[in-house]
Amino acid sequence: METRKDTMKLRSQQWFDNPDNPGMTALYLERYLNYGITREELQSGKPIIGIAQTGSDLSPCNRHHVELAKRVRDGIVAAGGICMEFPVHPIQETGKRPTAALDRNLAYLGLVEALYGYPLDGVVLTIGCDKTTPALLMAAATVNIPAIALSVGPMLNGWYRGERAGSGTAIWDARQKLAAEEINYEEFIDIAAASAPSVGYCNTMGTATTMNSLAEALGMQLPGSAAIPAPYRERGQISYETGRRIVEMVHEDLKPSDIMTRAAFENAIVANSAIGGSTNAPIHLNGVARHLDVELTNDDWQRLGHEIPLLVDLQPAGRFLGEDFHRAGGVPGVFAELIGAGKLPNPDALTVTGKSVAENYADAEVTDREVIRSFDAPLVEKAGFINLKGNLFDSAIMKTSVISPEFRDRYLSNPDDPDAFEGRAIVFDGPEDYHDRIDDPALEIDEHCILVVRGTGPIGYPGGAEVVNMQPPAALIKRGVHSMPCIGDGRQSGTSGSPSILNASPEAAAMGGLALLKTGDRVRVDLRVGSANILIDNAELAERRAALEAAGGFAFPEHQTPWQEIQRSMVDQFDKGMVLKPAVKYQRIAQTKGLPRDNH
Ligand SMILES: CC(C)(O)[C@@H](O)C(=O)O
Repeated sequence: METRKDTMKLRSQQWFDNPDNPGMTALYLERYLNYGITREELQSGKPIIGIAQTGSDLSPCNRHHVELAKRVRDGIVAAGGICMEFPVHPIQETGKRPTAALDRNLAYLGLVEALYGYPLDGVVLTIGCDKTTPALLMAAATVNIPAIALSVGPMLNGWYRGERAGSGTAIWDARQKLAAEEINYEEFIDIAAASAPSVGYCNTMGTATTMNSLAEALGMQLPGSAAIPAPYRERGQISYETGRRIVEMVHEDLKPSDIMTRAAFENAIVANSAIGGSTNAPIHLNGVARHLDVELTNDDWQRLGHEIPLLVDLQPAGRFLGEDFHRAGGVPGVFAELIGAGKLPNPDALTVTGKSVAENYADAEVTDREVIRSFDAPLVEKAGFINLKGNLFDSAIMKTSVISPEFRDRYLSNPDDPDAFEGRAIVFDGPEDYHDRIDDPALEIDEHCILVVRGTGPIGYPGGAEVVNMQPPAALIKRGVHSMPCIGDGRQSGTSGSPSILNASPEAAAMGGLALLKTGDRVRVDLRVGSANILIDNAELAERRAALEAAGGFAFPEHQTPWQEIQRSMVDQFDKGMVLKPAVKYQRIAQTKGLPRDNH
């Protein structure tokens, strides 16, 4: 096969071996020699491969990448490449205030500059915790040099008193027990700690396992890579293989735009329904797609994904955890099932292996039918997202696979109106307001109410926080009401089992319909027609809008950092991928913009 190496000079050689500009070559060379790389290595024409390192003490979910990078490096060298590892801005969902989502676009910007402005021919994207995956895929898309993703892998299964204790899910369940005074604070913390038994990210089908599975479904990481738990020996082995493969990809000039096509995104949407993926996935994949100029909307998620059944029995929709998923066949098992049933829209889509999805998974199989079900006996039929619209918002997502029997009986069982519910709205301006007032008897909250939280989107929060899964008042939990309908312009943890209506776009801070809602208004949600409306007439809505605009619009907290202000001024809404609007006009810049100018 004719390779790039045979036909053209590598990008990195424009830094290290440019006879047209000896002065700059010397300047570029000498400083990279100073830690021991030899001139021969830098001028040999060997691909220089970046490892975009997301692991650090601030990012515990990705921290194991610091170890795994050694195996990646071995693979790169074994395949004839040279490795340059560098840090990515930390994004830890459970650590960063006000929310790690604020930082996704910041990490993206930093990585675009690093990939474009340094002598890199290819890059290994060390993905893991929720936003690290989209931030890195978005940057690789914008720059469009050969890139391969490597998951850090989930934590081992958590156990508490003989039961699986899953990341996030165990905390949301225990929080209810704490509110109902069934456990005390010490036991609550013990349960939370038990759910995090090792290095790695959430062991549930939270946003991390979702996004890592979808990175494989998109074709951006080696087949079988997503589900291997972080501490397993196979994780080190696939890291080595990933390092080897990226060197070959540089020679083949196999780029993100060749792989992340519309066909790949369609496959990922279908995979997301089958795995019971997080409601964060549409935000992030729509965002990645925009950086590639691929059209992808929440209507696509409903059209392609809603009919697909839930096959993977992982918490929060099911019972098992990450080790079980890996043992049962992981993403290859799910793809074997999807392809076998003729439900994968594009089996011919190209992947990082240089082969198609169908070729990659030709020998894949499911080895535990309890964990990965067959199409004939799924966990839930029609398990994808519904994209709701109305005068409350233009788009909001609801994950139907987590509608519990309790929720269905209480809210979706009217024989005359089986897929709709209606209730009195209780409106909270942000999570602090919710925590302060949820148990206030004056609100007279009963199980016929709908809880609404606003001011929690990309502009309002800022960043868009995981605060929509609100639990009912303690008095109702004690009476056995464990979940109520929730609506919000924020996000929700992928580990939450609440069928909230979330990611509402436009958000209240952008003057979406939620800004006009008042406590006491009646709200109606109809899943069959996909609508969500405040039951007041248009004239009244227009009056409220005019009054709010006259008062200066929907109020949100002041900026606390420069980045909060900058991002607020240019961020798009959740349904549009929460991307920075000015960034999406920069497409495939390694090809369209040439090289950056010399620096001296
Ligand atoms: C559990 C977390 C931190 O909320 C996140 O990983 C998610 O699943 O959304």
